[in-house]
Amino acid sequence: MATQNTWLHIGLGSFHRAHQAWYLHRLIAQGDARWHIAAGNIRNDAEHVVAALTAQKGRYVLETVSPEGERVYEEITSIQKLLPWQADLQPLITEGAKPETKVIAFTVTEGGYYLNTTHQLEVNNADLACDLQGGNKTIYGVITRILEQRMANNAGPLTLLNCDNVRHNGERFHDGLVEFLTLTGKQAVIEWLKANATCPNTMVDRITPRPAADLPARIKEKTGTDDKAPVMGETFIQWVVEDNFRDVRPDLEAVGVEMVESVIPYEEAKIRILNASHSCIAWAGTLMGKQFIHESTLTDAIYAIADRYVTEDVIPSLGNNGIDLPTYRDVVLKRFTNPYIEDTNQRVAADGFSKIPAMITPTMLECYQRGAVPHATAMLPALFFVYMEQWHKGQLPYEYQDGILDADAVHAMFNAEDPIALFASDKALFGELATRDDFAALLREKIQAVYTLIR
Ligand SMILES: NC(=O)c1ccc[n+]([C@@H]2O[C@H](COP(=O)([O-])OP(=O)(O)OC[C@H]3O[C@@H](n4cnc5c(N)ncnc54)[C@H](O)[C@@H]3O)[C@@H](O)[C@H]2O)c1
Ligand SMILES: OC[C@@H](O)C(O)[C@H](O)CO
Repeated sequence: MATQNTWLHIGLGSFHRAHQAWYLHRLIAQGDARWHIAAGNIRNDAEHVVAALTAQKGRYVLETVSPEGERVYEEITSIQKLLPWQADLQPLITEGAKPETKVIAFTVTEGGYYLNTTHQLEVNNADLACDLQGGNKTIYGVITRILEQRMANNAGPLTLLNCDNVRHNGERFHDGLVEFLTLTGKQAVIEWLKANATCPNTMVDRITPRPAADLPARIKEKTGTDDKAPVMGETFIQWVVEDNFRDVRPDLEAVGVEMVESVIPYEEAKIRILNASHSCIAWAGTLMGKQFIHESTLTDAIYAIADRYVTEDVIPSLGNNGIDLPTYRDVVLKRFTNPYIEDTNQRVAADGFSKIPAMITPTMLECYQRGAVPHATAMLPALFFVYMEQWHKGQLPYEYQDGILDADAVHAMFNAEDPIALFASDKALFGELATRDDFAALLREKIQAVYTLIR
């Protein structure tokens, strides 16, 4: 009888179910039943999904669709244990502290790491402040409690695997956790972590929209299954993982995962070319009255902004990193034009306050460092500025979602005499650029260009 190792996943969103759960499902489908997933949430924001999945014994249908409209349906079988949400998160903690749990992975969004531009914890954030006092609202608070329980149970080593779109995601999480443990005086946990856990970096990729309202009906029609919690994503999928697991791991290579020594070239290309362009298109598309990513990308003026940003600023920044970057750019922009996935500008526009410092500011800094002015990249924060101005005026056509939005501060900025000067001097967004004499003028010029674009 094969051993059943547990892969605990925290953050049971659509992406986990279309990506990591798919890979582990493929292993099971190939006859390797050594791993299963147990999954749950830190936030009580998906009660109906957890209830539906529990009733379906963790199974659900994944629909994938290519840019040509070819749809494939697959029942995913890897999530075999649903952990009900409880205010004290005890089900997650108990599962994480079991010796058979060898990997704890998580997708808690970019905003879920509460890091500033110098990668330190935003300790004034209300959720983080709560966890620094012993609460359970963030990944740091929960993992700390799991590790303490593992130490008490003598449960052995494990791998902590960040699967969010965060640059150097394993390192950033590790450093955030160590800072959290230091601030809470948990030196013994820091020592245990050093000896017993690794945090490999990963690059994850599959565009996974929020499931559309008509998805259950289409799945019923095509497969006959009455699924209350289906997901859908694009056909494209990629997962690059640093091969640095602390204990056993699934045979991920057998299902197409790229196990590498360093993910840096892959993640730099993905985060700057895919994610930053995606946000740019979502902010611009919203400002131009579009609902979906594909229609925004197919708007010539928007396509040109994204294409120029990658071509003029990102590709020279990344240099020759072993990836054919012009081809990567073209493939990514083509993926964005897939009309069948109906990905919304609302989903992709989210978390701007985390994405600008992590995904966009580094390119501007590197342009200046090589003596160039980041004209093309500066359009991205300029779009975000005008987008937030519309949010401030209550003119966005949907709710803007951002894990670290400080609503009072944003309203105060737009009520001030010179909002652009305040925006440009925001160190949390722009780091050392915030003190450059010429940076506000650059943003002012690009913000004018955005007003012209959307007039
Ligand atoms: N959807 C995609 O196309 C895609 C692709 C690659 C990577 N990702 C990564 O996965 C993340 C989640 O995407 P999704 O599509 O599953 O979104 P989703 O909205 O379906 O799920 C978000 C999950 O994160 C949890 N969460 C949100 N904020 C949190 C916080 N501050 N602390 C703890 N948990 C929190 C929610 O409870 C939920 O489980 C993205 O933010 C991104 O980093 C998504
Ligand atoms: O840019 C938004 C992301 O969620 C994106 O859909 C994803 O990173 C694609 O892999």
